[in-house]
Amino acid sequence: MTANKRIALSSDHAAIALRQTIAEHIKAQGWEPVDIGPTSPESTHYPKHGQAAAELVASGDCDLGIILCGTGQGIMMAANKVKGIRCGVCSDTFSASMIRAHNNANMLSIGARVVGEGLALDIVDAYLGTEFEGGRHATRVDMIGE
Ligand SMILES: O=C(CO)[C@H](O)[C@H](O)COP(=O)(O)O
Repeated sequence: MTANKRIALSSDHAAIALRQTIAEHIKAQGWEPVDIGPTSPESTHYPKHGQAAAELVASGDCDLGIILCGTGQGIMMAANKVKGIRCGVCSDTFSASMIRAHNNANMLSIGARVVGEGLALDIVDAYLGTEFEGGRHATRVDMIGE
């Protein structure tokens, strides 16, 4: 059951259209997108958008987060600077599933200049549709936080 789970969404200028498509896509599935923008196509700086979304997740205001930039890399690096955030960049559905199942990633990053819309939505579905397996993986995830 996915209803009422709040998903923080943010991006830089390179990924506005894809971010908005993802917001509509997950809303139709019963998730609650918390899209903090930006909406202007003007050039902007991905670190502040990654940080803002990560703080929503780290504070517990949102359950998970999805962030995007051109490659997904820079905004992921910024998000991972926030304590408690585990964010991975994914360009394939296997990785998107595994960062939840094994790494308990609370944020997903996607490169809008790397993957097309169809694959991006499949990646989102794989990520949101997978649960953390716990067990031996919990020991390792705990080590990341130490
Ligand atoms: O992918 C990114 C960071 O990892 C950015 O989206 C990219 O660097 C922005 O480039 P430009 O200012 O040339 O649009």
